[in-house]
Amino acid sequence: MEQCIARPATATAPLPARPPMLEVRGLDKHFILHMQGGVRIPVFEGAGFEVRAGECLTLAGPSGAGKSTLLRCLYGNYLVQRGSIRVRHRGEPVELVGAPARRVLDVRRATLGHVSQFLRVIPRVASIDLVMEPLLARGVAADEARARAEALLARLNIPPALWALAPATFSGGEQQRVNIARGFIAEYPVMLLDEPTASLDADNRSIVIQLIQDALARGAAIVGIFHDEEVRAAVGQRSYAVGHTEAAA
Ligand SMILES: Nc1ncnc2c1ncn2[C@@H]1O[C@H](COP(=O)(O)OP(=O)(O)OP(=O)(O)O)[C@@H](O)[C@H]1O
Repeated sequence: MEQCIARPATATAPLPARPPMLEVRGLDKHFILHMQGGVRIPVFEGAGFEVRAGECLTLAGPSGAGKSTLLRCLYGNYLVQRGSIRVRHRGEPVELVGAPARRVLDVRRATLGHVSQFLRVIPRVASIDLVMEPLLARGVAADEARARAEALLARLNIPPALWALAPATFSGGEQQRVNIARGFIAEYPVMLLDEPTASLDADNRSIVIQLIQDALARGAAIVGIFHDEEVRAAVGQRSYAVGHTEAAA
């Protein structure tokens, strides 16, 4: 008869696996330039990876490899030809490829944030309003949203005199920091960061590194492009080579 030895449940019980917050499978992307004789530009084929809560995956590859294009596909700005992008949204995996716009917007409002390389400046909209907007869209009271936006702009060294101004006349680094404040204020569970420190000096770069580390500590899953080696080393845990089919360790 088989002998059964009882062991305390806590000694070797495996930890429950954390489900991926973002799961990408078999993604193909090419552009067709219809206005230029239908030229086809292949970007990547079979892209796939997973990112879990508290993890930061960095995208690697030479200039033109398709890193920004991949982030834009993940955010739903670009369509893909094939593949699957699943985001864990309100506790359930949601397929974004082929999803109706209403669903994509709901995922963006609650779950998926994107810090693009450049701020999309809207004429006459004050910086503080741009930063508050993601919280207001979620139904946070205006007073609370304003207080959080002010705290974040102050942390990012944007002088209070600039808060009421539209950022069209701001320096590149100031615009980037307003963009970062807007991207971080809503504490999205999944964040896509496209060179968030590209125009920043060393002090502000350190502040952004700290913001990213805080986001990871609260459990955000992050996919980022960081050309700066120091930033990559400070926040990245794994890297994925765009254009190849397997994640590099
Ligand atoms: N909207 C677009 N229409 C047509 N081609 C595009 C478009 N966006 C990007 N591309 C092309 O896709 C390829 C990948 O561009 P992408 O900007 O994603 O590269 P990258 O890896 O982010 O580069 P970098 O490191 O220089 O920012 C390039 O050949 C680019 O010309």
